[in-house]
Amino acid sequence: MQTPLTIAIDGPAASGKGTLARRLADYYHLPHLDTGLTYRAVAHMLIRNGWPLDDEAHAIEAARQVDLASLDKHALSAHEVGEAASRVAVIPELRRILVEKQRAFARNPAGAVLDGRDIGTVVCPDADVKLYVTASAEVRAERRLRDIESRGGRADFAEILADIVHRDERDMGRADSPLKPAADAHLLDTSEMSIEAAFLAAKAIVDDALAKRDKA
Ligand SMILES: Nc1ncnc2c1ncn2[C@@H]1O[C@H](COP(=O)(O)OP(=O)(O)O)[C@@H](O)[C@H]1O
Ligand SMILES: Nc1ccn([C@@H]2O[C@H](COP(=O)(O)OP(=O)(O)O)[C@@H](O)[C@H]2O)c(=O)n1
Repeated sequence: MQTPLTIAIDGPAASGKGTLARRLADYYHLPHLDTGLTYRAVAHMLIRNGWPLDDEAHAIEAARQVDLASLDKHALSAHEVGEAASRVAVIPELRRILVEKQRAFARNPAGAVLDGRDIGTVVCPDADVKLYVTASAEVRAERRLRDIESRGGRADFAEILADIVHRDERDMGRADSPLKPAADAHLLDTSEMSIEAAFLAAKAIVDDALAKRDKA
């Protein structure tokens, strides 16, 4: 049987980690989990039921109900849901429940690609390859704006930029599992890279790690 390959990808909002994770999963024939969707699903459930985002009991109940097989990317993709997700993501018990589900996904015999904020540090600390994907806040805001416009929505660049900066502060500043690169993560700044260039840079890092592993 083939040795499993686990790739952990972390980074701030709209850095391109999801796009990269999907490309790598495709290339190495691995299943992919966008863990942000699990936090978004909880936020979405709270919003839909009219419960406040700091209602810990309902948030924890919602986390228990999250089913990885039925995460609806389209319904969860709204910018506001991402913002709400980062507010519920500070609740430690909720994180514990979601991390358990994410780890179960990562135990796939062939390996997996997971992207999020704490994959290399908490969810898969033993991943074969860890990537920390960044880009300047301005570039990320521009990408998110184009995302929204491509779905027929309208948004203001300055507002999106302010949201992104604020979300970075919340995600990097929280007590439980803050966003930060794992000590052994490879940093990839995609500010001036096309999607293809980012993929090729990441693939080179993964292939190098695989070659070293095969030699060991
Ligand atoms: N290197 C890149 N250059 C230009 N656009 C990119 C790049 N990487 C991703 N994008 C685009 O930016 C947007 C956000 O990317 P996404 O992968 O969803 O980010 P994240 O998962 O980090 O929030 C998407 O529209 C995607 O197509
Ligand atoms: N592994 C993860 C993934 C997401 N999250 C939280 O969920 C929010 C939404 O994550 P996301 O990955 O869908 O957001 P984008 O980067 O796509 O905007 C983040 O801002 C984090 O607060 C987390 O805490 N841990």
